[in-house]
Amino acid sequence: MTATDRVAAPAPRRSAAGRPAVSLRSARLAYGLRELWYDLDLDVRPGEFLAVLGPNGSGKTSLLRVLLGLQPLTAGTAMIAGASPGRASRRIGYIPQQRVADPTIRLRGRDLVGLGLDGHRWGLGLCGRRERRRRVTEALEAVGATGYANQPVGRLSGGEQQRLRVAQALVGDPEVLLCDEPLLSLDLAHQRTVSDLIDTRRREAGTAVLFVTHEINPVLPLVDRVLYLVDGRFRIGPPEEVMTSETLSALYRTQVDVVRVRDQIVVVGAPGAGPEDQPHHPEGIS
Ligand SMILES: Nc1ncnc2c1ncn2[C@@H]1O[C@H](COP(=O)(O)OP(=O)(O)OP(=O)(O)O)[C@@H](O)[C@H]1O
Repeated sequence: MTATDRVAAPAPRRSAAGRPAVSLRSARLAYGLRELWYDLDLDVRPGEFLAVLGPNGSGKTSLLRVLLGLQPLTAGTAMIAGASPGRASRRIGYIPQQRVADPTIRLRGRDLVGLGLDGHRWGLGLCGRRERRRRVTEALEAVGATGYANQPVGRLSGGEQQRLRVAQALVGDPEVLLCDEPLLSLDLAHQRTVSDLIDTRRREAGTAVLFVTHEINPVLPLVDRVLYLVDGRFRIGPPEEVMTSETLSALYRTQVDVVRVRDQIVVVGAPGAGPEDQPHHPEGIS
């Protein structure tokens, strides 16, 4: 089965018909003399799930920052949801890298999710109060957060807060979902809930997903293509092409071994790549 076969054609969004959800041309990003990536050409289709992988500091979060309009490209062009970055914020859902909220924050979980519909830079414009309540309630239910929706965010666990952020990103029905390690601090059951939710969204609504992660295995069945960044170099392609010993050894310029164990990918010897650079045994394998 090819990666293309795996994507059941999502219902095309009217606004997205005929154009990629995200498009980068000859994109280059450098901070001073430090070049993170260059000559990056990438089109992400509506409904596509793109995993963005690479070691610490390879520029994964910076790519999301470019698409959010927070960081200008050094060269080249970027388009997201049919507009320049920063001009399409209402059509973008963003799950930031996890940070635990200040324990003194009094904002309720329900209100945090509501920010995805109004008063937030990456949310949808105003809508009727009843409709707003319905959508927030639905989003809370979808991430299993109904039980703590009225508690102050600062008193919730890291994983509970993270589920609220996922609900906030999805409540505005985004055309593009940018996720920065969204499964971090979630237990296995909630990792599953959140990845299923994102999968359903992109299949049913055609939301394109850019998913920054250090650990591909929890989302491997969903991944259409991988963008793998290492030290200014990158490869783009389906997991079966990118996640190989040959490709990763070329990217890291050192011997990297990739083995498939059952339905998991184990990467050994990739310096700084996070959990996958350590030999580990996927669940249930001893
Ligand atoms: N505004 C900035 N000015 C200068 N350097 C920056 C800036 N933002 C990020 N960097 C540097 O650019 C590099 C890439 O950062 P980025 O956060 O994009 O990496 P990453 O691949 O997401 O890393 P990680 O896996 O650790 O989250 C890092 O070395 C970081 O210190």
